Amino acid sequence: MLGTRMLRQVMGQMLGSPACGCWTAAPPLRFLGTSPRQIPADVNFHSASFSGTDQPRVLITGGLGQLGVGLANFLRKRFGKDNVILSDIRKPPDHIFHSGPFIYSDILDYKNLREIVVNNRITWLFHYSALLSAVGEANVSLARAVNITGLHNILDVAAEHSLRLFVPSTIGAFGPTSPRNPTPDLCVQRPRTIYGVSKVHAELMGEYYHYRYGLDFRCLRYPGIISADSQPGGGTTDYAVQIFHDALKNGKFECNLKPSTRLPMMYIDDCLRATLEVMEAPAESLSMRTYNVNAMSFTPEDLAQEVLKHIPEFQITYNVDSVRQAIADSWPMNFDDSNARKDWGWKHEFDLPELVTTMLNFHGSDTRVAHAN
Ligand SMILES: NC(=O)c1ccc[n+]([C@@H]2O[C@H](COP(=O)([O-])OP(=O)(O)OC[C@H]3O[C@@H](n4cnc5c(N)ncnc54)[C@H](O)[C@@H]3O)[C@@H](O)[C@H]2O)c1
Ligand SMILES: C[C@@H](O)[C@H](N)C(=O)O
Repeated sequence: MLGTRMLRQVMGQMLGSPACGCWTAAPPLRFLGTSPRQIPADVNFHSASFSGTDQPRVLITGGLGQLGVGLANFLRKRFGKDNVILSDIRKPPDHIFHSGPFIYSDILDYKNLREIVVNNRITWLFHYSALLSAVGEANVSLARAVNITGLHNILDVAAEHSLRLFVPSTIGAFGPTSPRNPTPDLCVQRPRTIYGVSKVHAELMGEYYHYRYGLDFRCLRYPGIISADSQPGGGTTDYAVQIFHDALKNGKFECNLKPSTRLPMMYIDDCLRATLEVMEAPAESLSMRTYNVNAMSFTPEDLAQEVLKHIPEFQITYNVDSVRQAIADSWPMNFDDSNARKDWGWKHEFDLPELVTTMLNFHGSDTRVAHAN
């Protein structure tokens, strides 16, 4: 009986008075009775929200991966070096450590996260920590911890401190029963990887926190991202990064996907610009909180043809990795990002020819420097 009464009380707090049938937005942690972070109901929640005139104070988690350093450089140009803190659990190389603020942050440690947010007066959080698709399948329990438990910590700290929160999702949030050509924003999402499952969970939890507690959650489903200045991090689309390193170094590349595997892709500059644009978009322009964004779609065969235009002696061979191939075969081939284009004016700049020229120029200058030394 007591249990039922308590449950009714809690549900009453959550859902507002049954008489008015209204849905009250309450601070999130007050009633998370089973949370390790039990916060008294009368606690004063911080109001560190970003006012239009200030620069945001930014934290990037998982910042030493493929995308985080580029994001930090990009945001520092906009908001100032000291307003953007890069964090990770790995030790940064010297040039990154000296390029701007860096701190240790383990997203599985809630107290550590909260300390960082409070001490640095963080107002915007870009949550990049994750295990990607292929490494996730090789270590499901770690992927579950980092991608799901870690996300819960991020959502709670963001809600508790009124942060604007960006979480990237992925083409991997779709599965074999989703429409693949093209894949719209709203359709069946039944991914078959722990990575995909964790990203669908992130989309749904972020949207739930938004509608339930007013968390300013923003999410883009990235395609495979191709960046010149970082090493691939265990993803299925990584062949499209590695090919440039190998083409210039050895004149040949062994691809782990079949020649006809079509996947949506984007150059890093477009990805970073999309990320900032959605974060800066006025709330009223966002008809959704999770958007597909896209630039191009190609197969390994298409990419090799384009590389051949620059390096006529280039050779590609295929040695298919069955795990990665099964993942790729369940993902979108083309991504419908018309809602992003309509709502907040998304427009990509790099198609396949510009992508290949840019990547080869970048690595080519590196390779030439290395050969000269
Ligand atoms: N790279 C892509 O093509 C792509 C495409 C779609 C979505 N995304 C998403 O963008 C984000 C960044 O991707 P990426 O390619 O840079 O990934 P990455 O694998 O290269 O980097 C992830 C980082 O997370 C860190 N990390 C792992 N466990 C952690 C923990 N407990 N606490 C803090 N950090 C931890 C790792 O040290 C690593 O530096 C991810 O969320 C990913 O899902 C990436
Ligand atoms: C697409 C994406 O999320 C990542 N690059 C992966 O392949 O896992």
